[in-house]
Formats: sequence, structure tokens, C-alpha cells
Amino acid sequence: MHLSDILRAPKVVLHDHLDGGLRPATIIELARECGYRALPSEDPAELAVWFRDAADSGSLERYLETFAHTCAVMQTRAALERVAVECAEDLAADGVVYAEIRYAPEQHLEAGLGLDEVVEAVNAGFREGERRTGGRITVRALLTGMRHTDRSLEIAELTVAHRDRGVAGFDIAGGEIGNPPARHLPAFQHLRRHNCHYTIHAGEAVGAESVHEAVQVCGAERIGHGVRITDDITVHDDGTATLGPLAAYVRDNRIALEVCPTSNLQTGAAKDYATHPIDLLRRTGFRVTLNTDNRLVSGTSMGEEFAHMVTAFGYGPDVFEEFTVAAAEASFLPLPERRRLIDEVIRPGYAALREA
Ligand SMILES: O=c1[nH]cnc2c1ncn2[C@@H]1O[C@H](CO)[C@@H](O)[C@H]1O
Ligand SMILES: [Zn+2]
Repeated sequence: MHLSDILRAPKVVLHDHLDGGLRPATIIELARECGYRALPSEDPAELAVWFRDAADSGSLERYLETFAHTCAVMQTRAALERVAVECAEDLAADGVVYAEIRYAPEQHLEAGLGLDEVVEAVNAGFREGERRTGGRITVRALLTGMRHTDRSLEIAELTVAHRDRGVAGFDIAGGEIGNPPARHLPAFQHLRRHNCHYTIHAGEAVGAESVHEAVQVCGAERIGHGVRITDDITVHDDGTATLGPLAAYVRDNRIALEVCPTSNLQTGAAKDYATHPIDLLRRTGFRVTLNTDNRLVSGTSMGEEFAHMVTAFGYGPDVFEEFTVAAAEASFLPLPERRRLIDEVIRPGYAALREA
């Protein structure tokens, strides 16, 4: 598959953090405006390299430390709105037709904004970004509760309050070790009571037991990363695989895995692209989606993730169409909108690619 085809292919991203995807030049400008002086570089190209290198640490905790610099400059209504506009523009330029973008509202209160104001600012930015791209992209927000703090119930309530007004669901993120998802059970119960969607980061830094807790105790509809579910899969010498009970449950219930290969290499969740479990998971029938996680911090884009998969596994349009349809199906949009996305945008887009 050629680079131009990869760029043109319609894409759906379900796992992309707003505060992990800023333009380096924007960070520098916003830092000047708000008087933040701790940036590691004032040169956009250097700053981009700094993020990718600092995040390439082999540890999720150190990967997450880099977000201090992005969150520091995302504390005003204007800054949040600008970052959201640019996020939508950058994704649209990368061929993304639908995106669920997550962020933790509690991390944007330092300059006096309230939780509702944060959500309204980001939503306004997404609407403006959709408008500027001529409607080529649709963006929905997911509100993230941080697993090491105790505000998840409040963020779940915020999700319910803003549902159907730009917010499609909820997520739990942050350091996984020592912060199991069941700590946030009241948040999940609140969401269930109100029939709201949620996904949980699990199986990234901790093994299959974390995925088990996210699915069976917390009721996650999708799993962020989830790649360590391979702990429950035995691969035989002839390439066939046997699934343990948890892996079979996740596969059989079509619980989507939001796989983010480049991020996994940086945090040590996977060794390299060629041996990344995404291919095993796809071949064994999981509902696999391909994602960026953090475009700035991981130095990636959807196009780049596609390109890495072409090199590692020789994927062509058929596999990318499968990932993209899977992502649309697993999205938190109402079913008629998912169908419209698949039938009117994704299928025709891939058909046009094949004809070209
Ligand atoms: O891959 C990840 N695993 C866990 N937490 C993450 C990951 N990427 C980003 N964040 C965390 O989510 C917050 C809200 O967007 C970010 O500030 C970061 O701390
Ligand atoms: Zn993530």
C-alpha cells in the first residue's frame, strides 16, 4: 500500500488523548501567553523530539510525566478551544472521518475554570474544527477520570450531564500499577444507572488480571490497549493459538480493543512492531481497532500507525477497512450514525481506493 493511499484511506480513531496531541508550536505560543517557563525547548522541532524521546522510556509512569507540560498550557477557555480546533483539523488532514477524543477535565482547573466550563470550551473547539474542515470529520469527547485521584464519580456525573451534547462516554486513565479499575466502581455504577458508555485503560502496564477486572468487575464496553490479554493466549509452534477463558470471553462478546502500537513500544507494553500482538489478536478474531493514543507524545499519526502495520505485517486496504469498520461499530455513536458512517463514508472510501 502506497503512502498516498494510506493518507486517503478513511480512518476512525477511538483512542486519542487531547492533551497528548498538541502541535509543538502551539505549546510554545500558549506557554508564552500564560507565562509557563518550564518547557524543555522553545523550538517546535526540538520540542517534538523531546516529547517522543522522553516518552520512549519503557515505563508508563515516565511516559505520563511528559503530560505535565501540555496540561500546564491548557488552563484557559481560549487555550482549550484552540487545542481542540487544531486537534480536529490535524486529524481531518490525516484522513480521520470520526474521532473520539479523551481528556481529563480535572487536569484543567488550575487557572480557575470549573469542570463544566472545561467541557464547554473543548466542545466549542471541536464544533469549530468540524466547521473549518467542511464537515469532513465528526468529533466526540470522552471524559477521563484519573485512576490515581478520587474524582472519578464527579467526572462520571459530568459525563452524564453532557451526554448527547458532544460527550459520547467516559474513560479511566493514568498509571495502572497500584490503581486497579475497581477503585472507581461508584463511577461505573453511576454511568450504568444512566445508560452511558465507557471504556477503561487496562492490560497496558498490568497483565490479563487488569483486563479481567475492567471487563468482569467494572463492565467496560471497550478496553484501552488491552494487549496484555495475550497472557491468556497460548501460541503453538504451528502458529495456531488457544484462547483461555478471559480471552475467549472478550473476543466472543466483541469487546473492542483500542490498540495503540507505537505507544506500546514506548511504555514497554510491546517489544517491537514486528512482534506486536495486534496481528495475533486480529487473526484470532478479536474486535481490533488501530489508534494513536498520543500523537505528540508518541510522535505518531493514524497514517503513521497504518504505515508501521504495512511494514510489519504487509497489511493492505482489506485489513485497514476491517479495523476502520470495527472502530465505527465499537464507537459510542448511536447505531444509525455508526451505520451511516460505515455505509456512506468508510465502505465507499475503501472501494474508491481499490479502484484507483
Ligand atoms: O496510554 C495511556 N495510559 C494511561 N494513561 C494515559 C495514556 N495516555 C495518556 N494518559 C493519561 O490520560 C490523561 C488524560 O488524557 C493524560 O493527561 C495522561 O496522564
Ligand atoms: Zn491512552
